[in-house]
Amino acid sequence: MKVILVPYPAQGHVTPMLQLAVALLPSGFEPVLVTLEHIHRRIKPDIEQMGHVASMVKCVVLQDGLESGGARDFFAIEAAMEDGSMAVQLERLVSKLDDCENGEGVVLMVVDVLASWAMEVGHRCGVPTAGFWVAMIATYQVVAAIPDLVRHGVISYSGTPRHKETKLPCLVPNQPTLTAEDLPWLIGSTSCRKGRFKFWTRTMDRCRSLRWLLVNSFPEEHCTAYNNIELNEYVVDNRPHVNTKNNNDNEDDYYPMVFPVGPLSKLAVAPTARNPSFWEEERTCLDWLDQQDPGSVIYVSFGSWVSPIGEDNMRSLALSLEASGRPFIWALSPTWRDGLPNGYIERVANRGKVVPWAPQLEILQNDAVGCFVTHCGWNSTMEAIQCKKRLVCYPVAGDQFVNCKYIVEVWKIGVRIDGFEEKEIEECLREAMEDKEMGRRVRELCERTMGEEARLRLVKSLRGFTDDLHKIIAEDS
Ligand SMILES: O=c1ccn([C@@H]2O[C@H](COP(=O)(O)OP(=O)(O)O[C@H]3O[C@H](CO)[C@@H](O)[C@H](O)[C@H]3O)[C@@H](O)[C@H]2O)c(=O)[nH]1
Repeated sequence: MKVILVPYPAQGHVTPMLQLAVALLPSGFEPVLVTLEHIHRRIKPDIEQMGHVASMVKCVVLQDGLESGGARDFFAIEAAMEDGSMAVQLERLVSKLDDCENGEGVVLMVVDVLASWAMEVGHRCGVPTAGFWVAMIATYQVVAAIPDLVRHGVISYSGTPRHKETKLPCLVPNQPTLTAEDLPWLIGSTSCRKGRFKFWTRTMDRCRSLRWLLVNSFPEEHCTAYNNIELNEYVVDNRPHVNTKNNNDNEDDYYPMVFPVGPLSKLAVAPTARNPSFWEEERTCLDWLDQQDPGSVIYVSFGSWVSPIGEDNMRSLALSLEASGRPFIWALSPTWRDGLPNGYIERVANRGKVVPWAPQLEILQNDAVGCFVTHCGWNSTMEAIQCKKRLVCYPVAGDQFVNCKYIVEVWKIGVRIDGFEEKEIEECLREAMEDKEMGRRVRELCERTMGEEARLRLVKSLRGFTDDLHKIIAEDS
């Protein structure tokens, strides 16, 4: 039973898709992970190092037609995905795998929601297709509510908020207050925002044809404690919450069925496994970290794929970290260093390590780390919870604003900063590193979302999905 998995070509998407591939192995599936050539080259050695289990995931390469080594920003990737040539290659792959003499051929395609072009290939080839959402269920609900947001006048037909302060309708139970400013397509210039909104509208149109949506999150994301939810529940009620409901109530409007299967790092390989990395990790900082006092080090990272925070912010953050007198590791790609004071890296070298790309998971697992200054990307958020680290949040783009609201207002495991001036940074660092209650809450959240009971629930959720898939396959044959 071959399963083709198509991730969106970014670090924060390929990692969870590989974990999903591994999680499908015990159910008898033969996963085939489809990546682009430049990504394949970078992650192959890491996958090989992950040992026997990961080596059972077959990797196949597609060409995106973009210049080798050229820039691949959001719109370049979108153009490449939509121009049809990757679709042709994927269709060929499906027929090739179907023609194999052994097994049942391709029984399932799992497509990252952001790579929705591949859903159409699945449908054309007659292969059952599931969507994969790598972030919070809450953020999926925000983009899925686009037609309602337009209908209620919250945003224009091109996605522009009518008033920034307008509160979004309550889309999931116990939702923190979200405003039109938190919408994930509001990045960059007006034309960029419109372009991204168009992308999301097309993506969500395609998602309406899905029967299943696997989500790399936990079912009780909106809860503050265990007892608020039915623990046996593994399919999330995907019906829109009261005030966005359509008048013409139709069961089909409620598809896809949502299966929370996250955090996938708990289902896949070993909990200590490294992530497949797009860039070479600077591992010497791990030895340095081992020599630091418990809870003393600040780890700073704004993820792999986000707009730079700006030169002024960069300078303020650098000076504030230096002034804090605390040890730190700052993962900062050389292409994002504009704004760093001259000679800064050498000046702070004894106490601060600025590295191009960090072994993030291993850093967070180290007891020396006292808090994590983050952009609130979903993978970083879950890794912080997994490693019981408190957060200082500076959301920059996309889903990060919604994630931040949950971190700060619902789970209360972090604080938000609006800027990087010395006083603000110092206060927030102190709060995050010293607030014992916050520490207790993150430990509890870790247990609730990643403990043994949670792991069993994930297994059950994944089985709920595969059982339904088998039913569909049986009906079809
Ligand atoms: O020096 C570094 C920096 C990051 N990471 C890893 O890279 C991943 C980063 O993922 P994430 O925190 O989700 O950030 P982005 O890469 O920026 O992810 C994009 O994709 C995510 C999933 O859709 C969104 O939640 C984010 O907002 C979006 O920016 C994590 O696994 C990190 O461990 C490293 O290993 N080393």
